[in-house]
Amino acid sequence: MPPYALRISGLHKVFGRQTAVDRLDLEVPAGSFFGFVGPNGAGKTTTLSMAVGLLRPDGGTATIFGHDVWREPAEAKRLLGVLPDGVALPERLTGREMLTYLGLLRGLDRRVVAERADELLTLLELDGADGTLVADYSTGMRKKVALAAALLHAPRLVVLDEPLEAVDPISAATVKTILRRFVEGGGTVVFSSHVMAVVEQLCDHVAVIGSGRALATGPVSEVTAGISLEDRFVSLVGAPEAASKGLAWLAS
Ligand SMILES: Nc1ncnc2c1ncn2[C@@H]1O[C@H](COP(=O)(O)OP(=O)(O)OP(=O)(O)O)[C@@H](O)[C@H]1O
Repeated sequence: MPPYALRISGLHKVFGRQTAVDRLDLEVPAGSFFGFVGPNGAGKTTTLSMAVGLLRPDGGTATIFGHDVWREPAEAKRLLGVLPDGVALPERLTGREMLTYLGLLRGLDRRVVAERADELLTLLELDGADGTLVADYSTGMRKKVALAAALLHAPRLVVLDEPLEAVDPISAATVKTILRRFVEGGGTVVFSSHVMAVVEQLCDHVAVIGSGRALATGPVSEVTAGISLEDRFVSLVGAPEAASKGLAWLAS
């Protein structure tokens, strides 16, 4: 196995006049729990979308366990599970039908798909919504069923864009346990989050990005260097002073 689950090299994306990702280099060690953080608009979703083969970069490469995601998509995607941002799902299927469909599409045996779908739906407390179409799921339920779809084929790397957003605390605890067990079993997790406490709690590695560039990356203890991740984040990104001024009308 190569030492890196994901290797991003010179990844670049421009939208009109906006450079979303600026020749970004990043290495995610195999077996790591890797947090990807940055302010709104920093380029996290754009980076992750390019890294997993959902958005074509203007330049640079992304390799998954040594397989170029654009040149060897079949090999790379066999090892990869993705929870994308925005989550376009097959709306007219129930959660179970969706997992069955995606599992069979992945080439899994029907019996294996049924067993795994059952286990995931129960763990994520979606089994009670068996007759409900995905179109009628809540935001949190959509996140959970999309996470189940990302894990179904037992990938070696999962890339999750804000997996805990809108997920209730009980389900969030379950998701964290599932992901921890996945990493203990040799899997690699990359996930983006705005919640620094969650990243500090779960991750052993972190990358802080701003304006499409890596501001700091490495083991969490090295990046934080004795202060909280939140304080390090603010010192790297720079908190705007404007919030403490103005808005006098709000205090009236
Ligand atoms: N399809 C698009 N067309 C034009 N601009 C885009 C597009 N997607 C992203 N951008 C721009 O690229 C920049 C990076 O956006 P991106 O969504 O990657 O940031 P992010 O770090 O995921 O933000 P957030 O934390 O708010 O989700 C932003 O300035 C955004 O406006």
